[in-house]
Amino acid sequence: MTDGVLPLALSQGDPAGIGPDIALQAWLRRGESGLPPFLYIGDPAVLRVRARQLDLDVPIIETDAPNAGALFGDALPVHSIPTGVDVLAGKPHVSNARGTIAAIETAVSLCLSGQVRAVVTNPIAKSVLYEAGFGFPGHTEFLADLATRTTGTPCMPVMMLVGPKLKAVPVTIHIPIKDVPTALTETLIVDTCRIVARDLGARFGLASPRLAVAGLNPHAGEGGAIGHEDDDIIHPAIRLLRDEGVDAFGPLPADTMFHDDARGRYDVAICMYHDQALIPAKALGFDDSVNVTLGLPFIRTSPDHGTAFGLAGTGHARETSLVAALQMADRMSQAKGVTG
Ligand SMILES: NC(=O)C1=CN([C@@H]2O[C@H](COP(=O)(O)OP(=O)(O)OC[C@H]3O[C@@H](n4cnc5c(N)ncnc54)[C@H](O)[C@@H]3O)[C@@H](O)[C@H]2O)C=CC1
Ligand SMILES: NCC(=O)COP(=O)(O)O
Repeated sequence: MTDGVLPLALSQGDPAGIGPDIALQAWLRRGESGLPPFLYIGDPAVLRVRARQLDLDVPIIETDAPNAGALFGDALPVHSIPTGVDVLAGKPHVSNARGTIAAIETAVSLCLSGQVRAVVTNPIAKSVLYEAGFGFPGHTEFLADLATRTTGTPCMPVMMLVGPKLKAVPVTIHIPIKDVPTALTETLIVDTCRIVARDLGARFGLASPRLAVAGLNPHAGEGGAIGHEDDDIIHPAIRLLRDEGVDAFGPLPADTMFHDDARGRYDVAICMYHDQALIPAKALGFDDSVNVTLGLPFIRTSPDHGTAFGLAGTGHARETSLVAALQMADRMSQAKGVTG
């Protein structure tokens, strides 16, 4: 029975990518996956064309958030945002950017006004949006800006990849590797870890999460011989966090903190840059890991993968990570928070 249940919002992502494919496939698996109702925010015409292309029998119904739950069992409910251009599967184009951005904005607005429980985002192609003048590195930063502008309260977004084998947080996110040492400050590490510790309690039921903090340099600097940031920035941040009662430890050499035994000693790996976190996360669970944004005044999850343009419209895109993202948003929105 889904009538009366607030749906999740699923933004279409780049309509030329695999977002429409995996949304259709996820809806078809709604029963076996125990999926809560979700409202697709995007272009229904693109969905219909993609369903035909993939030979999927998915009734699509244009509706709004209050009616989505009741309709979900029989059709994929869509809050219509027409793209206004011909979208070709696998052929990214700058003219798709407007619809991609509008879908994210609408999903956030529905969530902040209490009409949906959480925002789940399908992948965007960052370079396509940049070409259209989009001023944010990715969803993570854009969502924080939308939340800040809507609520008037500044927020700091924190990216966390969550899979069955690993939770990993990159402290710096979408910046060039050459800029990482400058961007990495004691304050940034402390603020990130505080948000992680708080939200793992509030959203994941982990009262006193163990935060394993990675070093930046090989061997965590080898006592200062291979770089100074580990001793000068990361270590003081950990000391401050521990004084506050956060169970953070390190800095650990990053190359030896992701094997099976090591992962058993912590709940979340705090990493210093994007690939330090996302390489182990995707290597250990590409098909079922979820990208979660902490620190926002609403719940946001996403599949861990990108637009995979080469797979759009082929039937070879797996919907597993999107299904995991929908299930996680559902669980997070029902979580009973705990504090350490
Ligand atoms: N949350 C988001 O919006 C994300 C967006 N991106 C964007 O996606 C675009 C493409 O990035 P790539 O580095 O090529 O990563 P990608 O994740 O799109 O593809 C990497 C590889 O994995 C395969 N793959 C991806 N998703 C799959 C699925 N569901 N089933 C089966 N195979 C799958 C692809 O075919 C490709 O071989 C970029 O513009 C990037 O900015 C990347 C990651 C996350
Ligand atoms: N590599 C992860 C990624 O690019 C996702 O970023 P976002 O769009 O969720 O900010």
